[in-house]
Amino acid sequence: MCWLRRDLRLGDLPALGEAIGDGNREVLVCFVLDPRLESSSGERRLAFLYDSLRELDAKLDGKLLVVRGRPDEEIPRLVDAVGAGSVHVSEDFSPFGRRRDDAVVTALEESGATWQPVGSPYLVSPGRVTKSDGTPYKVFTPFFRAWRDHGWRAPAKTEAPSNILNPSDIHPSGRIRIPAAPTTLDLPAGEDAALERWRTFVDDDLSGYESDRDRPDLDVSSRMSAYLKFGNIHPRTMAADLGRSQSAQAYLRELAFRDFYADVLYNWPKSLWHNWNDQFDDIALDTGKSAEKHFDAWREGRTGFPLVDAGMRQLSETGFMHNRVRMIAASFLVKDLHLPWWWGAKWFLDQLTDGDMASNQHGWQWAAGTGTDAAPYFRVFNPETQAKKFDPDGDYIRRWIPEFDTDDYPEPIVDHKAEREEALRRFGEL
Ligand SMILES: Cc1cc2nc3c(=O)[nH]c(=O)nc-3n(C[C@H](O)[C@H](O)[C@H](O)COP(=O)(O)OP(=O)(O)OC[C@H]3O[C@@H](n4cnc5c(N)ncnc54)[C@H](O)[C@@H]3O)c2cc1C
Repeated sequence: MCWLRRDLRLGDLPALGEAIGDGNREVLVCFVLDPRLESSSGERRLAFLYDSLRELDAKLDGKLLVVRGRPDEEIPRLVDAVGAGSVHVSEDFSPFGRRRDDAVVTALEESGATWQPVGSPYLVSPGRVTKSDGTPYKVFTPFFRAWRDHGWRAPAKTEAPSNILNPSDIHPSGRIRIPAAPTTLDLPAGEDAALERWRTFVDDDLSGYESDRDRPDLDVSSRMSAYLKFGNIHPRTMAADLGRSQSAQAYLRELAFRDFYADVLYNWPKSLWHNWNDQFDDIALDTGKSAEKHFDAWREGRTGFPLVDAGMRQLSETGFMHNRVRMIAASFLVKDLHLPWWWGAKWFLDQLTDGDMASNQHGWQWAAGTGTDAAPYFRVFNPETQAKKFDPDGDYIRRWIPEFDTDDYPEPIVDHKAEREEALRRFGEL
């Protein structure tokens, strides 16, 4: 049996390759819709998931078995129903995934089926790269060097198996129809779309990536994040195309950030919703009615700080925000509005199609100054200077704020200079 989770593709999928083996046995390919994840994923992520499943089902000639329930009940039930000897999965290193899989392994004990995890959604699986004394890295740059030295395998050559078990032959399979997407997406989901997007990026924009990646007005970043999040493509497939150019290496460094944050979460699972650096636990934060008013203005893109507002509107209209703008919008929430970073992180997770616990929570902790290797607390982004530098002609701002040059655009809700001083004062109190 091959149980798909964050690996919704057929190519470069070692778990599928091992399930097929020498091709002499039938394979059940299945996905379990877990109500716990359905209720905590934003609409866009659900739409992306359902569309990815629909594409996979079509590629498997309608033989992808989708069931709904708790995996520790559904997987043993399916193992019994088909008499499976082994369950093949890509390993999940997230705190939720590890708890879920531990429960499945326990529930499988009586079935006689073996649990066969192989590979992960990362170039180098969390926990593999450590300092010489075996402890995890807390700083990105040395992690990056050790990560590159560790290396990774070439892409696995896998494709749709010819001997898939047909779910209609399984009684009772518990099969459900893949739900309709609850909303529309600004980019198509699925393995074919991921490969096409990747090829277009490599042909058109990779060479300028190093110089232009911080420019939200130019639209030149790869937009691979949601495909990576759902495993429509493995980063190994991407790394194999990169080559040695400066821009290619700059891109690889970003993929390393993704692995770094997964590694941090693996080693410090509490950092999901708590300050990684607990020295910040006592910093004074605003709460109450006026804090909530500020939070609403931030969410709705009405702060009067154009680059922040443009980013927040891009997010709510499309489910995406450029990386540089994510950093500025996050910094503004924490350092200009003095709000808890987890308020912002939760809103991002609700809206983002690429919303990912490791990258999002640690991206937020970086901006808040509370994470590993974080921006020092006293370094406060100035949204106006940032706009001049990274959106020099104001094209990005005008794209998302049509009323920018009119009286309808709000005045700044705070005085940046004064709030910067206030942030430093609170920091000094620690
Ligand atoms: C506050 C904040 C929240 C974030 N939340 C998420 C999130 O929920 N999901 C997510 O995938 N990324 C998140 N990021 C990282 C980054 O903003 C996005 O990965 C990037 O904007 C996606 O666009 P892209 O694919 O065009 O990026 P590209 O610039 O083309 O980068 C290529 C790939 O590298 C990875 N990557 C790039 N930058 C980072 C980074 N800083 N951290 C981790 N991985 C990175 C992504 O997988 C990305 O697809 C967040 C960053 C910040 C500052």
